[in-house]
Amino acid sequence: MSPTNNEASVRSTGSVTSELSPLSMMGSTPSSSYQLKKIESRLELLSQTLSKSSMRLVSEKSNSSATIITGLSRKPLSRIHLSNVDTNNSRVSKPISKSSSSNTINITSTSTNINPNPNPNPNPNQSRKSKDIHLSPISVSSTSSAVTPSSTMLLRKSITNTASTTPATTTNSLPSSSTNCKYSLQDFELGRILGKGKLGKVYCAKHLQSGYIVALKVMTKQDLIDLKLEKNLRREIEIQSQLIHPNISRLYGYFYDHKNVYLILEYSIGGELYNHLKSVKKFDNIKSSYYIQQVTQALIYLHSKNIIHRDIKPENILVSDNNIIKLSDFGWSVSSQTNPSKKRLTICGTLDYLPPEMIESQLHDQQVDIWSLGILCYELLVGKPPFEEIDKNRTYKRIVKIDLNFPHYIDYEARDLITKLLQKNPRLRLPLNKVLEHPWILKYKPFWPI
Ligand SMILES: Nc1ncnc2c1ncn2[C@@H]1O[C@H](COP(=O)(O)OP(=O)(O)OP(=O)(O)O)[C@@H](O)[C@H]1O
Repeated sequence: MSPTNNEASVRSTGSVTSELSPLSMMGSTPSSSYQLKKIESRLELLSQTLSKSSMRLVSEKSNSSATIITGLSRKPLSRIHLSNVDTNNSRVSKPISKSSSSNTINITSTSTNINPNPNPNPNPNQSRKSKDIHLSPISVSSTSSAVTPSSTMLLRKSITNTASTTPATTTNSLPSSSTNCKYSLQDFELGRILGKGKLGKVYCAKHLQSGYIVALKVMTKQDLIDLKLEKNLRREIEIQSQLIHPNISRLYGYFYDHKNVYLILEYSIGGELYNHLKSVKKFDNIKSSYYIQQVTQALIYLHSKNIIHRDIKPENILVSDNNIIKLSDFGWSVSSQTNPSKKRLTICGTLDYLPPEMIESQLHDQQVDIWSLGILCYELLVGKPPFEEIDKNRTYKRIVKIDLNFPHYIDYEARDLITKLLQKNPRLRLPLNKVLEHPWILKYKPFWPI
């Protein structure tokens, strides 16, 4: 997740706040209606600008089987998204094919290619994530002009799920529509911009009928097409909408109009964990262990559903009330419901978090998330990932050698856990249920705020 320029200053002070709190949004005032109109007209303008803009070529073919899509290196160091191709134990590279210039997308395609998240307009003030470099073969088909019945069913399902889970920050829930489950922008009052991603902005929004506060992610269809992210979005919707867990950000549903696609997401008042971490440089053992325990719970749930997240990092973890964290951003995740034992060859994720098996182009499975959990644990305690280097090749080398060093202040139990997670052989990595019983977790558990 990437911040807006405005957020750069917020980051430096470390205070991540919401102008539009759930309480303040419960009533609709004249000024908020005016604000809403202003935002809507700006949104409209933005959509028009983007719609008119010509197709941007953001990719170039590499001399290998993959396609390289480049952005800037991240600040202070680059993170790299590498994607070859998902396989059914065989690897087929697909060339870019841009088959549509229409302003419509098909988010119900059944193809399972993973698309990249390029940032064609890098901004030096943006977060490390926004400066990723992406390598990916893509096959894009975007000729459909409408959401098909299957996606409508998906929407119904996700809205239906909504009724059963209510965020702690509100007393209402987003109602399910028993008729046609249709939401539109008119159903929401938009508040402040929570942040800006590669595709658009995320607004704090109130569902007018229920007063329910959500995060509304607005993406233009044209951007999705230009950046070849339709299938990525489809996968994100398909996977995230079926997940209901206290440590996973809910996707309540989506809707679209002629210009935009809107995701209705669970609102996390604290924003990205990354911002919290940067504001204090590193967390203590109590906070780190509390967060790691929650991410572990989320991963246990995901893996039980045969879903691999594949992009665990502080940018993809949102902080809600009471330091409850919510795993988010399922753009790289993959579901292997049909064949849980299937291994994959896609190289994806973020450079510092890449496991050795991905770097060495070996097949991978759920164990990649356990590796990333080890990197995350280190980053929370130290303030930077363990193999970080300015030169990405040096990072690769350090990862495959497991060149792991701990600062003196890292205690014995934390070292033990991280070392057991960062095992080169995926089979030797500590199972997630054992993480919950690890002495480091148990040592600090009595101090958690629950
Ligand atoms: N559910 C949410 N609750 C609160 N803030 C959010 C939520 N989702 C996103 N945000 C804020 O909006 C910003 C942009 O989010 P977004 O998901 O678009 O970024 P992103 O990860 O770069 O997206 P993508 O990679 O899909 O383009 C985040 O940095 C975060 O601060």
